Amino acid sequence: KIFKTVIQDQEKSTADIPPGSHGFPVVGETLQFMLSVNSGKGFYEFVRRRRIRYGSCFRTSLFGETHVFLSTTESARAVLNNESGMFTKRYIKSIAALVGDRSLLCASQHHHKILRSRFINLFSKKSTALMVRHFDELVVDALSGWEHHGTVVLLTDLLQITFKAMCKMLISLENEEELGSLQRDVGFVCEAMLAFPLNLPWTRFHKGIMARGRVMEVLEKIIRERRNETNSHNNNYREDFRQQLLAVDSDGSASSSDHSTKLTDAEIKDNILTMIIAGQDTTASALTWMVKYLGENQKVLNILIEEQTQLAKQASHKPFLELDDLTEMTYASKMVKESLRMASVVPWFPRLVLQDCEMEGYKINKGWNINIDARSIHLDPNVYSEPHKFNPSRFDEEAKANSFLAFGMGGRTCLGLNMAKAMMVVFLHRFITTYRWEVVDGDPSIEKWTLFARLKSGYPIRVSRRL
Ligand code: HEM
Repeated sequence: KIFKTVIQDQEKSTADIPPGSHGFPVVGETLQFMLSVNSGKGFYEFVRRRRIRYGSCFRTSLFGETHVFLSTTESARAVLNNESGMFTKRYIKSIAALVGDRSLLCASQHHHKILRSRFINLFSKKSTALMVRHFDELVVDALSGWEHHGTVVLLTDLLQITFKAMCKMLISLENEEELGSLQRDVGFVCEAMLAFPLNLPWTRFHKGIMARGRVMEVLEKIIRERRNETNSHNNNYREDFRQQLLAVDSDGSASSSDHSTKLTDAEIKDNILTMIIAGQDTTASALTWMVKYLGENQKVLNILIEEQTQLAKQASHKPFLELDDLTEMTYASKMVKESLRMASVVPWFPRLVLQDCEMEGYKINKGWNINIDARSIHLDPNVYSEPHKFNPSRFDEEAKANSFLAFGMGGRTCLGLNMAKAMMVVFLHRFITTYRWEVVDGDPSIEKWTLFARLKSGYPIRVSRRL
């Protein structure tokens, strides 16, 4: 049995604790983790090496706390679906300080439930359809100049496109100058997420905290302005997330009198920042990996070109793609799924153990951190045949249960998954039907200090128009 509650069964576990090393006193293996973060192989290398040495369940000590890593589909189901209620989400301290303790990512279990029930409506089919339209416009605009650029650093441009998309969707911010400074600050916040949480003037963490302060000021101003507009009825009604959040909070509607669901400004601000981070970096990184895999797999590219040029002809009378157009892009959708499996941009999902239990035959103590190692599951030959082969057609059939974890699973599943998949298909369509490309620097090194796996080179390419 993969998972066993111990306290509930009124028995003491006689199982061993998971194999692994606690490293040095106090710091544990934090230094080795930091060396990995700082290496060209990325911080997942720390986990990969231990997975090979100890197997599918091992323990380590990071930032003064015990962490257990698990990499089977059964443990993913038990922990992420959390039917036992014995696990809650928890990020390392630096992340909570940077996104804010009212963020969906860091809120307590009870608080998270309230927040999620409020935010889930914002990710309706209507919002996704609106996003497809806006995102397509942004992509068409950005791509229109690429052939004059000489070299395009793909990741840099994609980060800009996805940042604009998030800001348009969340707060209707389109002013280039304001977007530029906000993007820089959000970048500092992201860079500080894996830093040691030491708030001294010269530290990376301090730089992130200062940037968070500036982002909060901008969001505060934006919320105030919108509230004034709404109160003076002088609003050209804009249907962004902020409007929907404020509408419930200030217009005296049903939920406004319900204090358990009313959002405070602090909750709105923390979660707008959270969604910018959750949506920008992940999507841009995933898109960059997708183009890399595509460039390395000519056969896949040929099938895709055939599908997409056909659809481009059908949609040529419309200026922009619509959500319905994407449903016909079946091979492109599998391509997106396969890219997400191979890239595993969010490599593992952290949870806190609330009660002693046994997992995979090992004793797990209350208070330990447990991490579901999605990347290892995605690359497990017992789960996916020939896992290192890029093969979108493997998704002709349904993946094995609990094996596709790119967006997580259970009560903390990615809220933006449909939007993210739609954005990836839209980009794929425009990119493939507009350009051929050659890679300028294929260095596979991973960027340091990033929370989501991304290529250090930014994947520079040179493009030419496909006639
Ligand atoms: C390719 C792009 C994306 C990937 C790979 C991705 C992946 C993930 C994963 C794995 C989680 C769950 C982590 C866990 O269980 O610990 C998550 C959560 C989340 N994602 Fe995404 N995401 C992407 C895009 C987006 C977008 C576009 C948005 C929306 C704007 C978004 C918003 C969120 C939010 C709000 C959460 C927290 C949900 C909660 O805790 O209840 N994500 N994402």
